[in-house]
Amino acid sequence: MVQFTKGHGTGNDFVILADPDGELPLTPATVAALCDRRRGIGADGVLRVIRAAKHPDGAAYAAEAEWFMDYWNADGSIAEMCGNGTRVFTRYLLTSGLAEPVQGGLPIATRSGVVRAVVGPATAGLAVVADEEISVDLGAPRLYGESTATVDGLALAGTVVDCGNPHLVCPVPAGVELSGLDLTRAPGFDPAVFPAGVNVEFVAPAEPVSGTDLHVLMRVYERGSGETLSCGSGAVAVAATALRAAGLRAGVVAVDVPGGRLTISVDSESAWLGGPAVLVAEGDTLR
Ligand SMILES: N[C@@H](CCC[C@H](N)C(=O)O)C(=O)O
Repeated sequence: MVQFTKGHGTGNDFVILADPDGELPLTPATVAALCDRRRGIGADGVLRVIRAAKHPDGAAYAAEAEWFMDYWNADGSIAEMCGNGTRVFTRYLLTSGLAEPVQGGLPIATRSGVVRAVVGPATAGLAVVADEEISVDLGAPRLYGESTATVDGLALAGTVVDCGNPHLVCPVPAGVELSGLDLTRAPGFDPAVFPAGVNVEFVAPAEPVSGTDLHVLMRVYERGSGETLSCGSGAVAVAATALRAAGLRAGVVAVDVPGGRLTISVDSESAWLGGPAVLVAEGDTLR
């Protein structure tokens, strides 16, 4: 029997397992069973809450961050980063009393380094604001060359972006409906560019939203989880790509995903990802 909490950020949902001292024998098969939407609890991934010092991938960060987000995709694979995961992880730490808000941002260790989380919207920067939103600075995304994804028999050119984990951001050409793309199957990609797989974002322009510089629509096919309602690191990759296409070095981008709206504030050093992060249930597995 294992105690769990269920939470989500704009519909990107997670089973959260508190395992402060690393005593849970978590395996790919256990994670896949927990995430199964018919035979398990159902989720896009698992967030194990473990002290950084107690996990081999977190120990190097233990002096900087007490807690390590041990993130697993729904298929049992692990990933370096999960933007929405860090926001929901932070909500869990604050709600459970394992951590308190820290001026300058609560440090969270991930496989891609330490990120900082604040309560409040992305545009509040480092201010600690009482708010439903949680924002995390994932650091400036790195944009590389171009590559191609194939979906529905279409080859779509995209930008390669590293947000700690790999992304390919593909604008949808005029005449192709974003909502019409078949994402029930994995898009094709170039394994020479993405030897460890890739998260593929599909993007279309949207009407301006007040308080932001740009507004786009996004759907995503996530490595290890399939199509999800939201992907935070993907939204950061999309925001950075959209700003560059608009000739801007910094700005605020609203990214609408099927599960809601994420707001990303990007400059040369940071990318604050903001949006709702909520816990919805607690329980025990029966085995
Ligand atoms: N949904 C996440 C990303 C989760 C990891 C991804 N599937 C990968 O394998 O890199 C997010 O919010 O960033």
